[in-house]
Amino acid sequence: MLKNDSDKIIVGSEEWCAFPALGIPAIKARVDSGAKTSSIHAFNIHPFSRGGTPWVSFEIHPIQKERRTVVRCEAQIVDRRLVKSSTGISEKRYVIRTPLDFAGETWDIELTLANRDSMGYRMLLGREAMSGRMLVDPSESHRYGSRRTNDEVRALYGKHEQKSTGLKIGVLASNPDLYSNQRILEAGEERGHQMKFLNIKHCYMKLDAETPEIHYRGGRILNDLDAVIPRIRPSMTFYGCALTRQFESVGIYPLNSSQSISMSRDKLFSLQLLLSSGLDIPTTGFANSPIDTADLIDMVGGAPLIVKLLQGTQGRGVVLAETRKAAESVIGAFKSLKANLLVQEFVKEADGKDLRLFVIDNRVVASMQRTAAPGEFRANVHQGGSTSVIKITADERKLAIKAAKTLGLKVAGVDIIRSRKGPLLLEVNSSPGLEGIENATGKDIAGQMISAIEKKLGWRRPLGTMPEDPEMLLDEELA
Ligand SMILES: Nc1ncnc2c1ncn2[C@@H]1O[C@H](COP(=O)(O)OP(=O)(O)OP(=O)(O)O)[C@@H](O)[C@H]1O
Ligand SMILES: [Mg+2]
Ligand SMILES: [Mg+2]
Repeated sequence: MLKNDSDKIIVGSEEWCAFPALGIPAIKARVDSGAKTSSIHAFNIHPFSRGGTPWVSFEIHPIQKERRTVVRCEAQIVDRRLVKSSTGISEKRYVIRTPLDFAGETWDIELTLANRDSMGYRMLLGREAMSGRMLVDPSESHRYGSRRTNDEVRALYGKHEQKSTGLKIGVLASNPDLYSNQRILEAGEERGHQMKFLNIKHCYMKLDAETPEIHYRGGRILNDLDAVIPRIRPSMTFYGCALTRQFESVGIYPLNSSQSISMSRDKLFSLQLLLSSGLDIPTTGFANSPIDTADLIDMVGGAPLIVKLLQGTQGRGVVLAETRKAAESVIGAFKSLKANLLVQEFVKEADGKDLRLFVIDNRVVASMQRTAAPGEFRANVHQGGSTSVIKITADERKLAIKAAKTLGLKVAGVDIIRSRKGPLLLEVNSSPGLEGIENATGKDIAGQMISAIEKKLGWRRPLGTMPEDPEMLLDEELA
């Protein structure tokens, strides 16, 4: 029912709202008449069916700048809508309808479930929800419900607080400051798990039939973890895989298995495997001695061709030889350094572009295109390449999923180039970086990695419960 202006509620720029049906007694909303629909910052968003109607379960951190308080909610889905976020990236969001308690009145509003924090506010109150009921006085705030400290708000949640234990998850890596590792730790904590950064170099193990163990610098035994996320840099492959194997042997779930990581790190072996499961790659030649260089070059169709060092990464060690002469001298030079190399047909029509498809649990969760800097054929970001979002074809999707499956990787970064013959597989990475893909697509990839572990271990936060205090664990940080 529409009200006269004199009956309308005057609201400030920030106000406390409550959503009784979602179990949210207090959440601070940014009043934003510039936004049409109201939104709430949610994560672990999973649609499901209840009695034939579409529902969604999700979790929220109702308190600003704190992740200890988590509420799991369920609601019926009323719509899925393309919403453009403040960063300009459009995403499909679920829309729910739920009663809002505000200033002593209750009415139904629509809320979109946003998966990224907008300006630090957990909620935006948009104009649709206010229409006909509210007037905004932007110079004021908290006209209904006084300013509250986080402790006071937490106490409101404390009333129905139950402890539920999150998983204990180790991030097995080398550099805790790396964007990817930071994001994985953050995403796990956000979901109420106890995250530990484990420096590969600080782990050691006891091989024993009865009591196999993994220890950490200082002597702590790591056998009580539920899962580990191996993020092994190429130079640590050997030891990192041995450790991952040890975690497996004591029943700790690795998000990528030791076997799949070592297979994917062996470029030749993985190309052979990928070919044998019917996937297309650029024609590739490999030899151990330089005697038949001329024939090797002919094998891949002559110059121009690509020469790759087997242990290269980030585009270093990938050379384009434009002429036969150049190819002969590059191959000769690499051989004299006793470097393992392969030669490959140059896919010219790829035009300095490649695709990175991020696969988690047999699904492509994000994809981007990388475009080489002018005058460069390597699209690697480390070689000055730039990223953009791209729509992939069904064939490309299938290729990526099959590639990850062939190598047994739960999490994989699959690199593809577009050729005249269709998509060709370049390589499969077992520790794909998150920074480029999260920034290009705005997606919470780290969160999806954590969800894959939750799913595998059958872990689900019970409705209306809270995780244990993850900060407790940070205090006794090991690294
Ligand atoms: N056969 C090819 N034809 C055309 N361009 C290629 C070919 N192989 C590689 N490239 C370009 O060079 C870039 C680097 O090659 P590749 O991914 O094989 O090695 P790398 O990036 O050094 O390895 P890693 O991704 O493991 O770090 C690719 O992203 C692609 O843009
Ligand atoms: Mg690459
Ligand atoms: Mg690689």
